[in-house]
Amino acid sequence: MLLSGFRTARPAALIGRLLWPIALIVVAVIAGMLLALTYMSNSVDQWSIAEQRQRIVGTLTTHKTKVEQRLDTILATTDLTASEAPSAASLPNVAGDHAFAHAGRFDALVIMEGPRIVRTVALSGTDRAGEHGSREALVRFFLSNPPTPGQAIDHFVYHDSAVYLLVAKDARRPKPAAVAAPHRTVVLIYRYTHGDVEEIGRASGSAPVTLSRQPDPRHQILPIKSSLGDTVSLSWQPSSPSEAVWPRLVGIAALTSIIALIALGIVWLVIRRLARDEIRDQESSRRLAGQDALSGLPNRLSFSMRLEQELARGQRTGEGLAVLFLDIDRFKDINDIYGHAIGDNVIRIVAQRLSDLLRGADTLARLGGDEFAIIQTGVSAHHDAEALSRRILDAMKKPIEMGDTIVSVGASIGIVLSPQNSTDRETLLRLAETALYQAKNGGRNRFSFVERQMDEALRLRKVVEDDLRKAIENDELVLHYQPQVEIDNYTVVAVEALVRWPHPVHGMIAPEKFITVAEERGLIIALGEWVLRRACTDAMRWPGVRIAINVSAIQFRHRDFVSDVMRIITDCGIDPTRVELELTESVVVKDADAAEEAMIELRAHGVRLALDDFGTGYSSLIYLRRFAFDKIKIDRSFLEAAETTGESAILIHSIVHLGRALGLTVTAEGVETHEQLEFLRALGCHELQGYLFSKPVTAEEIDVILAQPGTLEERATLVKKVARGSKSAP
Ligand SMILES: Nc1nc2c(ncn2[C@@H]2O[C@@H]3COP(=O)(O)O[C@H]4[C@@H](O)[C@H](n5cnc6c(=O)[nH]c(N)nc65)O[C@@H]4COP(=O)(O)O[C@H]3[C@H]2O)c(=O)[nH]1
Repeated sequence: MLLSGFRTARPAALIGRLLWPIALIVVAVIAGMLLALTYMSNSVDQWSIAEQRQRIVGTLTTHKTKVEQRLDTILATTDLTASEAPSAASLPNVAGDHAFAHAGRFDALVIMEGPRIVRTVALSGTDRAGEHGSREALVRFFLSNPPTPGQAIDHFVYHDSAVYLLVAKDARRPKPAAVAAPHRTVVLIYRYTHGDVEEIGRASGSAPVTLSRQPDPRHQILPIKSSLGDTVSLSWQPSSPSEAVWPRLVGIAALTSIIALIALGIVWLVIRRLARDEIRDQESSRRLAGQDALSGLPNRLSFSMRLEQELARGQRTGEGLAVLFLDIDRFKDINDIYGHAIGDNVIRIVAQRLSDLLRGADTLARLGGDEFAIIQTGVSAHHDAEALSRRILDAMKKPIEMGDTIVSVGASIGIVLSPQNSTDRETLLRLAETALYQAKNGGRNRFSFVERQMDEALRLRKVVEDDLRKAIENDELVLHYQPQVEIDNYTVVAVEALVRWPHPVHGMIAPEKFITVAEERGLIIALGEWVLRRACTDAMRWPGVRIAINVSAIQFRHRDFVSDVMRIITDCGIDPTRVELELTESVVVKDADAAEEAMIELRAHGVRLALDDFGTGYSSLIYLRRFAFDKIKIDRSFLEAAETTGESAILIHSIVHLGRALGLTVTAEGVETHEQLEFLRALGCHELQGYLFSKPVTAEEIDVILAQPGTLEERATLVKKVARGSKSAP
């Protein structure tokens, strides 16, 4: 079997597919960077805090060292034995260093001997209330915690909102060994106020440092020794460099992400476009190569070429072939219900099933949509094609499973044989399509061999489908009229308007060939209006004669039907009682209530109603009784059959009597012979219509007929003569 396929790489499509992973990687990298930055900024903050702490501790230590040095200087320069204590001013602060220019001051210098104060050498002169007390308390503290003899001590003490630095030194002077000097210790009390502490903080490059017993928990703290039992801390607000950096970082990260995503989006769009172009290129190269992209089967073009080859081969070898056109039944429903992806899969699976059934020399092609075509070679008689068609229908019956979805399909097959039906490729293809159409119309899931008449009917139908709308719009239709005569004296009491279509190419087309198409294509309303208007206009020339107009069921059921009819009647100025609408039973069957309402309304306006083709449909007595008809028309098929079957004669008899019993006018259609006429007269039929009097003729010919007076026989003869001479036979 001919079934070829090829694969080509699609770089843009591949890149397109890689784009998502790339986008994910970019997002992951950005997220990773943000995490790393978070971690780093935390570390930087920690480091900065540790650094600050170290600086503050370092600053305090440096300051303390200076205080100690100062004490050394004092010890070296002050006469500790002098009776007069130096003033506080003579004990300069730890100045000389810009950073500590204002920090702290000496409060007291006390010389101790063991646990006993020997003498206060110097005292700060500017004691304010309370400060002295503090100092005294410190001194007392110092007395109760005397330094170990010979050992220098120092520590911070917190007392009354100030931190005191106590520095103790051994104050013994070197003396000759013989002279025993008592062991003395000099204690220097150095005081830092809050302001001093803040300044130390600033000096160490940190935010202001404060002294407090209950520091803010968000602050960093440095507990200081509190020998008096208090708990106090130096606290400061940690500076976190990340706080300044973060908003910028976040801004930069957000901007970078947006730019990256926009760039990716642009790349994606470009790639998608490229991929589309590639797919289009590939599809067009496939088409050029004769392959259907979805199924991988040959396409219509290569199928035609293949058929041409096979036909040529058949001419040489005398071997026959069959062309099968196959269409998946209700494929549109599958697409609508399950979506196009499932629809595509169904096509692929059907293609596979079909190819499994064919032989190597056969050809399977997809013509498009759900249409497949097969060239079956080596076909000697139509049963070969029939056998294959049965196998195909069997294969199609098997449900198609796709994951959770199970789809059932069927197929219709149209078959045409060569050389039996034709040896011409185009003709074979057209006939196969016709046969397929027939199979589908015949109820689907079946196969059908082509018949000639079928082809012609279909061609005509196509013509109608293509041209009817234009014909109505361009006023190309014409009306012929067929007289209805009274049975007693052949007076023409009515004419029935019958539409025709003189097609410029296909000649006169009878209404039966296009009325159904007009109904299917939604053109019947326009067509009906055209007929009604033209008929009423023409009828104005024939006073006293009713105009009978056929109304299709669809037209009658149209919402505005009654108002449209009345509008046209009014426009034409015709008396409504001269207008007779011929309805078939199908009008009243579907929606009896609505039909009844419309009929009552029409009758209220004086319009007459006739029940056409009586006897061919439901012929229900109920309809006759319920609906207000003025007339019943016996279908001409009864008269045709009456001569051969007694049954039809009995039926005509019954209809005429029924009509008369209900007080309706009874008209017989299709009266062609004098025998029929006499038969109907004997039954008591009221009116007649048929070729015996006239075929449907043009309006001008009706003018002539109506102008002829005459006896019963003359009229019949004359009418017949006129009709024979007419060129407008149906
Ligand atoms: N063999 C034979 N035939 C006779 C004889 N007397 C009349 N006929 C034919 O019988 C048909 C009568 O019209 P119908 O039953 O309403 O059947 C009409 C009607 O149902 C439909 N039709 C015609 N014009 C219109 C129209 O304007 N609107 C609609 N909706 N239907 C129309 O098309 C049908 C066929 O119309 P026509 O082809 O004009 O065929 C006409 C007429 O030419 C006779 O003695 N012998």
